Amino acid sequence: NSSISLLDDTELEEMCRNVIQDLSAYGLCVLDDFLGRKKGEAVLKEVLDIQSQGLLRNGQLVSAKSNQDQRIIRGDQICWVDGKEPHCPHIGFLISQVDAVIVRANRMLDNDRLGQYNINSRTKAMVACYPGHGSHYVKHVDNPNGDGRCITAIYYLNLDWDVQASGGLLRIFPEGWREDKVADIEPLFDRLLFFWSDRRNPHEVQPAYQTRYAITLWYFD
Ligand SMILES: O=C(O)CNC(=O)c1n[nH]c2ccccc2c1=O
Ligand SMILES: [Fe+2]
Repeated sequence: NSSISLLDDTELEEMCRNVIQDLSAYGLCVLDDFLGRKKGEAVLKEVLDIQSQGLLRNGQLVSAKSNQDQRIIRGDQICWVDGKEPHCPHIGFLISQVDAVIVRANRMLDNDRLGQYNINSRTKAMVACYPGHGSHYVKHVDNPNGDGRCITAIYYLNLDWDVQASGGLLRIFPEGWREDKVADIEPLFDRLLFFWSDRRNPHEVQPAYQTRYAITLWYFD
């Protein structure tokens, strides 16, 4: 295929086993150093170029302070990329690598299904930027009403991100975990996160105080 895969077959097999085990056990899976620094930085550069060209649609208005404090807090700013555009070949490479993991994991399971799913398609890639100044995303479920999306895959692009200073934590409240247990995911550079998109995984993006970038793919069964 067009992109030279980073992973050889054994590594891919090993990674997929990890994804399947974690998704089955916890409903989520974190893979760090997914593309490696060089490729990760190339993806980040393409996202920064997209942003500097004003291609990110302004996020929903979260809160506009009235009267003297005119500060407006906007949520996520997004745009959709299919990965074949000439100006973002590395986002295209990222997509092909995530696809390779999902396709392989889907095939590896004995009954040829990931969990009870048979994944066969996905959305385009959603490039998202939280502009800082407290921008956040309220607690929600990605697919609450069975729209077909079964796995959310989020690739983070934030170099040297420090949650203590910059916030932006993704907090997942996995169904079935003890009330006081949550999954806190830091949006670290070159980190790939998978989680079931349905009601098993309510989650929120806590207020971010630096610009926070991510690329999301949703897989359908
Ligand atoms: O960035 C994260 O860590 C998690 N992000 C989310 O859960 C998330 N979920 N659903 C969306 C729908 C439209 C636009 C942005 C989003 C979005 O950032
Ligand atoms: Fe979400």
